[in-house]
Parts: sequence; structure tokens; C-alpha cells
Amino acid sequence: MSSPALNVAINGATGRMGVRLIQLIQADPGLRLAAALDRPDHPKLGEDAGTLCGLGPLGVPLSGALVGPVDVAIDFSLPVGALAMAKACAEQGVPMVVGTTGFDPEQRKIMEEASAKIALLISPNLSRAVNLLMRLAGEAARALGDSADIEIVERHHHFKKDAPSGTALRLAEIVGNAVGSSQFVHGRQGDVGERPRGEIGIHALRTGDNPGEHTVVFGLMGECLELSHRALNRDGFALGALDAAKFLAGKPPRLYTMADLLG
Ligand SMILES: NC(=O)C1=CN([C@@H]2O[C@H](COP(=O)(O)OP(=O)(O)OC[C@H]3O[C@@H](n4cnc5c(N)ncnc54)[C@H](OP(=O)(O)O)[C@@H]3O)[C@@H](O)[C@H]2O)C=CC1
Ligand SMILES: O=C(O)C1=N[C@H](C(=O)O)C[C@H](O)C1
Repeated sequence: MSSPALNVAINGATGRMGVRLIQLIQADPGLRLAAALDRPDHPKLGEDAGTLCGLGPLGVPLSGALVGPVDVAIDFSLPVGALAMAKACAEQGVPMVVGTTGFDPEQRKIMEEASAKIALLISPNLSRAVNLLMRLAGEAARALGDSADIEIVERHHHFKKDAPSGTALRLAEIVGNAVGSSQFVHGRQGDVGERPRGEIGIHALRTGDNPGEHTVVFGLMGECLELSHRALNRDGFALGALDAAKFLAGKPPRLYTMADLLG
């Protein structure tokens, strides 16, 4: 006998990621949309979440609060929305996958505190391939050491609110740890002088509807290595989030990472 479908709640349900997640949940017999949440003052609260994302009615109204039997929650909203969702999940014992980026250090700390009560996975990028890029970038930085100038370039759609991307910040942290540097420079302008050794440049481009690109550039004398990931649509992020949700459901409280899932 097949096991019952996992009841999933989506926070940020009318957003770009939320809509795609609901569509992919509907196509997966192992998953069931149990709750669809958005900001508490959203004008479409009460309307059917399936209809709102072009699927037709699913019997799940868009809600401003977490109610009902939920096995796992997925959040792609804003930091303030993720914080409210983490509080509700911690109170109700619901494991939570967080894709939202742009937390400040204080918000990040409060988010992580929820992992004392629930299984919590926070990742700036849920794509399998991007997580491989992170590993490869760390390996390349370790191998090249301070012989390479490292710069990170990210490109995203012009609707994106945070800059640089959470993924670019994580890549910078990874390569920085590998070469023992935390000299992060965000763009350059003016008479900045010769590039100091150990600096790690981070550059954010915002153009059109680009779903997301990240490149780590290792520049040496006479040659250059570039490691790149290019999202063609949002499915890599959304499918990774659903895999993470399946992994997290039923797990004991602690902070998990994509490495727990991908090995
Ligand atoms: N980790 C990963 O793999 C990925 C992470 N992201 C991140 O996910 C987040 C969302 O991205 P995206 O879907 O493109 O953004 P959108 O702006 O399209 O969606 C965000 C949704 O959250 C809603 N929202 C705003 N405030 C709240 C709140 N307080 N409570 C609940 N919902 C709220 C928004 O409503 P309204 O528009 O009405 O304000 C909107 O529906 C971003 O931080 C982005 O960087 C994105 C893709 C992949
Ligand atoms: O806002 C987006 O779209 C994305 N944000 C994430 C980030 O900030 O790293 C991940 C992905 O690149 C898409």
C-alpha cells in the first residue's frame, strides 16, 4: 500500500516561487497542498489557491495564518514573512524549509532559534546543481589558493528585492573560508587602486526576467577559470524545495542544510 500524501503548506503562495511550487505539488501524487499562505493583508485572502495559480479550484483558500494538519511547510516570501511562519511552525511543531533570502544577521539568528523546536532547513539556493556549484567553487578556491583573484557575479530579474543574492553571499563565504579571506567588496567605483590580494568581489546585475545566474571567476596570470550555473526557469529551485520538504518531514528538531539532503 502506498503511504499517504505529505501535507504541505506554502508561505508566499501567490509569489513566483509559491505559484510554481503549488503547480508541482499538484503534479506529485506523494504531496498534497494543505495550506497556502501569503501576507496577512493580501487582497486575495479567502480565494482558492489553485484558482489563483491557474490550476482550477483545489479547495484550499489563501490564508494569512497557519491552520490545519500540516506535515511540512515551505517558505518563499520575505524575511518578515519567514519569521512569522517560523514562529507559527515552532508553536505547532511543523518542520520548515526556508528558501527566502535577505535576512539581516539579527533576523537570521531569530530564524535559527526555531530549530530548537522544529526540523529547519534554510538554504539560499535549493537547486541541486547550485549546491554542486558551491562545492566545486570551494574546491577550486582551495586548489588555487591566493594565486587567483576571485570575483562572484550574479544576475537576476529586476523584481528581485535583495542584493546581492543569498547564493552569491554564500558562495563568497565558501570561497572566502577556503582561502582565508573575508575581504568582500561589493562592486567598485572611482580611484580604487590596484586590486589587493585576497579581495573577493561581488557584483549584482538586475535585468528583465532572468530567473538567476551565478558565476565564480578565478582570474590568474594568463588564464581564467569560471564556474557557472544558469537557471532556465524556477523548477530547479522548486523541485529542490520539495525534495527538502520530503526529507525534513518527521525529522527531529535541529538546523539542517542541503548537504544533509544531498550528501
Ligand atoms: N532558496 C532558493 O532556492 C530561492 C530563493 N528565492 C527567494 O525566495 C523569496 C521569494 O522569491 P519570489 O517568489 O521570486 O518572490 P515574490 O515576490 O514573487 O513572492 C513572495 C511572496 O511572498 C509574499 N509575502 C510578502 N510579505 C509576506 C508576509 N509577511 N507573509 C507571507 N507572505 C508574504 C508576497 O506577497 P506580495 O507580492 O503581495 O507582497 C509574494 O506573494 C526571495 O527572498 C528570493 O530571493 C527565490 C528563488 C529560489
Ligand atoms: O530571487 C530570486 O529569484 C532568487 N533568489 C535566490 C538568491 O537570492 O540567491 C536564489 C535564486 O538565484 C533565485
